[in-house]
Amino acid sequence: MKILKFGGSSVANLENIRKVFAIIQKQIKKEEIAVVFSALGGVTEILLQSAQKAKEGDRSYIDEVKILEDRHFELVRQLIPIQSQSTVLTYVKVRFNELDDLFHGVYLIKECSAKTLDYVASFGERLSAFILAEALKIEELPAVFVDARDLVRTNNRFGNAKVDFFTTNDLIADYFHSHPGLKIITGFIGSTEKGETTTLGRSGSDYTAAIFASALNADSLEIWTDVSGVLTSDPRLVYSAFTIPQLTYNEAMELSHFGAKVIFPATMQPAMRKGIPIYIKNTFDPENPGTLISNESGNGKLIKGISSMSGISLLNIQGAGLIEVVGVSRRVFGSLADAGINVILISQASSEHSICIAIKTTEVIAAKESIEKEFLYEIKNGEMDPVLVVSEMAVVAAVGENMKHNPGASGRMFQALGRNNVNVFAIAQGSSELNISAVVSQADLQKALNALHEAFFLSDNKVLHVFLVGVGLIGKTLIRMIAQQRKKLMQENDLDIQIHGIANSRYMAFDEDGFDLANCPLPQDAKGAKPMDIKKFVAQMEEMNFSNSVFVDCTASQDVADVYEQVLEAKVALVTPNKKANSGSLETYKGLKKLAYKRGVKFLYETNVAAGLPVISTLQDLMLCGDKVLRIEAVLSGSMNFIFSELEKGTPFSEVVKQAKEKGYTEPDPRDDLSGMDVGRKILILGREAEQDLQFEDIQIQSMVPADCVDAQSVEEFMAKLPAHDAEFAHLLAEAKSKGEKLRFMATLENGKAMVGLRSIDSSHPFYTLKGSDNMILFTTERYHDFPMIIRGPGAGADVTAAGVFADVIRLGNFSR
Ligand SMILES: NC(=O)C1=CN([C@@H]2O[C@H](COP(=O)(O)OP(=O)(O)OC[C@H]3O[C@@H](n4cnc5c(N)ncnc54)[C@H](O)[C@@H]3O)[C@@H](O)[C@H]2O)C=CC1
Ligand SMILES: N[C@@H](CC=O)C(=O)O
Ligand code: NA
Repeated sequence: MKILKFGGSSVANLENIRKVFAIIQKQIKKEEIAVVFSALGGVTEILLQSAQKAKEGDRSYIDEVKILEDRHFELVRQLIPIQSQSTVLTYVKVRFNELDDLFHGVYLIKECSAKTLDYVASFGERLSAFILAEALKIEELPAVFVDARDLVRTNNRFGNAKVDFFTTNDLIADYFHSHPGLKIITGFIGSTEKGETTTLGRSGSDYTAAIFASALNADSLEIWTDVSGVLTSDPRLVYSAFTIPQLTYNEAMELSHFGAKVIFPATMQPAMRKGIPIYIKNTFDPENPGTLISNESGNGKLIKGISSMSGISLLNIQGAGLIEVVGVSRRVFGSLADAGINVILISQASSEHSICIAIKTTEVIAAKESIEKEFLYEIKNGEMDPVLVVSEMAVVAAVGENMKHNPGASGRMFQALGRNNVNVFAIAQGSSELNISAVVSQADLQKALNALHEAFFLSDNKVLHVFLVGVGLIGKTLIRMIAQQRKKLMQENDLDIQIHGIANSRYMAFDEDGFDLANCPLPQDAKGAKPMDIKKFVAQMEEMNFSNSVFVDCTASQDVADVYEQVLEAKVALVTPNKKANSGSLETYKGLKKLAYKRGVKFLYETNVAAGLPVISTLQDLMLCGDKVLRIEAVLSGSMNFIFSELEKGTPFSEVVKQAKEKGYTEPDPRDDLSGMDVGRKILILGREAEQDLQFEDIQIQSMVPADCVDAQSVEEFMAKLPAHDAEFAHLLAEAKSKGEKLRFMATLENGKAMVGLRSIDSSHPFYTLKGSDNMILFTTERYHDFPMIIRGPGAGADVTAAGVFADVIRLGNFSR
C-alpha cells in the first residue's frame, strides 16, 4: 500500500489535474494506493478571508464565495461528461448553500470562532476530494470518496487539533479493511468525538497522508508538489541548487526548520515513527526521482543542504559581573520565555563574559525589554551592559548527518565564508553534529549561501565572477577568448568564468546572471548602461556581493588604479595589465601587496611586463627561492622594438609608429612608448619585484618623442606632426648601419640604477636578432651567474596580452580551491 498526497498547486486547474490523474493511473497499475487531496490551489485562503470579511460586516464576501462556487462548477463541467454531472453538481451546490448560510450567520452575529473557521475551511478539501473522486470514476477507476472527518479523531483544539492516534488508527484500518476501492481522502480535516469538524494545522494535508500511511503500515508515502524534492539550498538565492536525492528524517527536519518549505517536520512524525519512506515528488516532472526521506542517509557527501533564515537579530548580553555567576542563563532564557520569545540560536564562549542569542527581528524590542527588566539591578550597578542588539542578520546552516565524527565540515564552512569576506557574528553547533549554524549579515546572505554551496557541493566546479573595467583592445580580446574557451574550462577544468560588470571610460553595465559572452555588448550598448563612474562601479560590484569576485582592469588609467585598495579590501581578487599602480609610489606598490596578503586575495599582474611572457612570475619564483638579481638587461617594449626593427626595412619612422599603433602594440597614447615612460615603468616594476626599493625618479630615461610633439593636444595631432621627423630617425639608423649595428630601445638595471634608452648594438649582442614586437629579458642572478636566464618572445599585441590576462584569471580559479 502506498499513500499519495497532492497539494493545492497540483490540483489548481484542469491542466494540472490531468497530470495528477496520469500519475494515479500509472501507479495504480503497479500497487494498491490511496490518495489524499488538498483543496484546489488558493481555496482555503479565500474561504478564511471570506469568513473574516463576513465577520467584519463586509458584504464583498458574497462575491468571493460566488467566484469560488463558479470555479468548482466549471471544474466539474470540464472533468465530467454532461450526463454524469448531476450528482457532483448537486453536491457542490449543496455545499455552497451551506456555506452561504454559514457566512450569513457569521455576518449577522459578527462572530467567527476557531471552531467555525475549521468548519468553513473543511469545505475546500471536501469539495476537491469529492469532485476528483467522481472524475476518477469517469476514468474507470474504482474511486471512493472518503471524508477524513469520519476516520481522523482529534481533540477540540480548533485550528491545530491533536490527533488521537489510538482511535484514528483503528478507524482507518477498519474502514480500509471493509471498503474496497481507490480511496480518495480529504486532507487537512478531522473531527472530535462529538463530530465537530477540526483542522490539523499547517501542512495539514501532508499530516493526513502521514496519518493514513502510519495507520495502514504503508510501504511508502509520496508527497506530490510543485518542486522536485528538497533542494540543496534556496533556488532563489543559489542558482546552482539541486535536488537532494536522499535525506534522513532528522536531516529533513533540520532543513525544513530553516525554511525548506517542501515539508513540515510535524507532519512527518507518524510516518517517521514507523520508518515509512517518504518521497517528495514533482507533479510537473513526474519522472524526476525527487527526494527520498527515510532512515537511510544515502550518499557520502559531508553535508546534505545549506539552509538559511532571514529577519534575524542578535542580542548580546555581556558584562564583567556575569563571569562565574550561577543562574545568569536561567534568568536570560526565563525572561525570554515569559515574554513568549522563541530563541533561534545560542552561543556562549567559555570565558562566560557574554551570551549571544539570535531571535526573530520582529521580537527584538520585547526581548531587549524583558532581559533588561530582569537584570535591572545588575545594569544599574554596571555589572552588566545594556543588551546590545545587532539587526539585519541572517542564519546560514550546513546540515547533514555525515558531519558526525567526520572532521572537516566546520573547517570547510568557515574557510569558504572567510575567503569570501563574509563576517561571521556568531556560531552554534550542537553535539548532535547535525547542523552548524553561523550568523552573518543579511547583506552577505546570498554570497554566503553560494560560497557554502560551492564549497560543499560544487568544489569540483568553481565559478569566477569577473568585473571588467576597460573594454578596449585587450578587454574585448579577453572577452572573446573567455567565450571561446569557456565550455572547455567547465568540462575539463571545472572552472566557470562569468562576467557580471563591464565598463569603458564612458559607460558601465552590469548583469546579475552574467553577460552572454558570445554576444557580449559593449558597455554603451548593454541593457541598463549607465555613465561610467569608477566609484559607483566598485560599489555596485560590492553590492552584488558574489563569491569569488575578480576585478580585471584593462585600462591604462590612474583613476582605476586608485581603487585597487578598495577592491582588495573587499576581498575581491585583482588581475591587471595596467602598470599604473605598480609603477606608482613605492608605498603604493608595497601597500597593495601587503593588503592582498592580509586579505587573503590574489593580485596578479603578469602582463605588466612583456605581456603574456612569463616574466613577473619567473622573477617571483627566483626571489621566493632565495636568488638575488644582480643585473637585468631587457628589451621591454613591443612597439619600440617593432618601430626600430621595421625602420631597418626602409619604412619612414612616422609610418612605422602608425603601424605599431594599428597593430595594437602601443599604449593608448603612443607617446607613452616613445617617451620611454612605458619601458621605465616596466623596469621599475621588475626592480621592485627583485626586492629593490626603487622609485620612478631613480630611473634615467631617454625620450624618443621629438620636442615639438610632446605637447600635442591629441594623439591625432601628435601623429600628424611625426613625418617632419622621419629624416632624423633615418639618420640615426644610417649611423648604426654604417657600424654594422642595430638600434634597440632597452633598459638595464644594475647596482640599484636603472637606465632606459636607445642603444646601437653589434651582432654579438643577444638583442641583435630581435624582430617585430619581440621582447627579451636577461636576468643575471647569483644562481644564473655565468650565463643569464633569458626570456624572449612577442611582448605586445592584443592576443598575447589578453591571453596573459586570461591565464592570470584562470590561475585564480586554482588558488582558491
Ligand atoms: N596593447 C598591448 O599590447 C598591451 C597592453 N597592456 C596594457 O593593457 C591596458 C589596455 O590596453 P589597450 O587595450 O591596448 O588599450 P585601449 O585604449 O584599447 O583600451 C583601454 C580601455 O580602457 C577604457 N578606459 C580608459 N580609462 C578608463 C576609466 N577611467 N574607466 C573605465 N575605462 C577606462 C577605455 O575606454 C578603453 O575601453 C593598458 O594598461 C596597457 O598598458 C599591457 C601589455 C600589452
Ligand atoms: N605598449 C607596450 C605594450 C604594453 O605593455 C609595448 O609596446 O610593449
Ligand atoms: Na609578462
